[in-house]
Amino acid sequence: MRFTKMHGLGNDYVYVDGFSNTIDDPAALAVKIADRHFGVGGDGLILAMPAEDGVEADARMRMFNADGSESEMCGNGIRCVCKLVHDHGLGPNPTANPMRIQTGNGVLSLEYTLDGEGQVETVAVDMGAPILDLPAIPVDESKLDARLDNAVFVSMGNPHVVIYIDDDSDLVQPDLGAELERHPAFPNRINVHFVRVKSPEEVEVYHWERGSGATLACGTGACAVCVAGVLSGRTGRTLTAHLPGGPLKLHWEGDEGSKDGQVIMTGPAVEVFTGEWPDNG
Ligand SMILES: N[C@@H](CCC[C@H](N)C(=O)O)C(=O)O
Repeated sequence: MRFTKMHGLGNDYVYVDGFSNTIDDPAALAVKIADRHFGVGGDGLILAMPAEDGVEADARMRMFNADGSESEMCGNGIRCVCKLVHDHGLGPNPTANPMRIQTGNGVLSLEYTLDGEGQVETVAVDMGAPILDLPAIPVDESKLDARLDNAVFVSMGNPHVVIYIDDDSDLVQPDLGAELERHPAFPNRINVHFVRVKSPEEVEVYHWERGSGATLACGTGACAVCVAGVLSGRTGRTLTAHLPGGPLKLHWEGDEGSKDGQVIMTGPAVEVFTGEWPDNG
């Protein structure tokens, strides 16, 4: 089975063409193939495949974290799926621009620019409107404790908690990230983001992702950080998030006070290499 290793700002996944390969047990394959010592190595596995029957889209993305858990969405991943579909000519409509990709958070629209060789370079994704209703994220309010007093909860189809580091304590907090990922207030676990505000337009972020641990970038997480910044009055609707792997551009559409606009995320998609895995499972 051929695979393509790709990344968005260092958030790296093994991508498989699900238009021509059938993967019996993608969760088990994710655990094996994402292993950085015994596999290809990555933050997980992403399949680019045909949209489900009756869904109008050019492709569908399914994403699996390194521990095999499936997530509804992946911001860096969907930019790379767009590049994979376009550059490798997958599916019925590989040059569609905008391209529509089915995800666990509905069909999203992506617009891309090409480099000098005609390959996808930068992708702007309409990530949809954030979900802020606690039970829908889901967050069990009755189980929150003092550690989460100033946290902001946002779903971009997948669940996020944003924690602001307003003093000079460390931004890089893997132990707390791992603990909060499995906190009882989060029935589906959660992605954790530690944020330091640099200015109303710029933040620095450290991510602890559900199912993959520390990553160099989290696109849905950066969208949640943009939304949380507006809700908490710390940052504006247009934001550059400096992630460990590089900067990502975010914009939450809407007038002041509006909470139902779309979040637009713009960033790079990069192919690193292709290879062959011995089997499909
Ligand atoms: N890195 C991703 C998010 C991947 C899924 C996440 N770990 C989850 O379980 O929800 C991104 O770029 O959004």
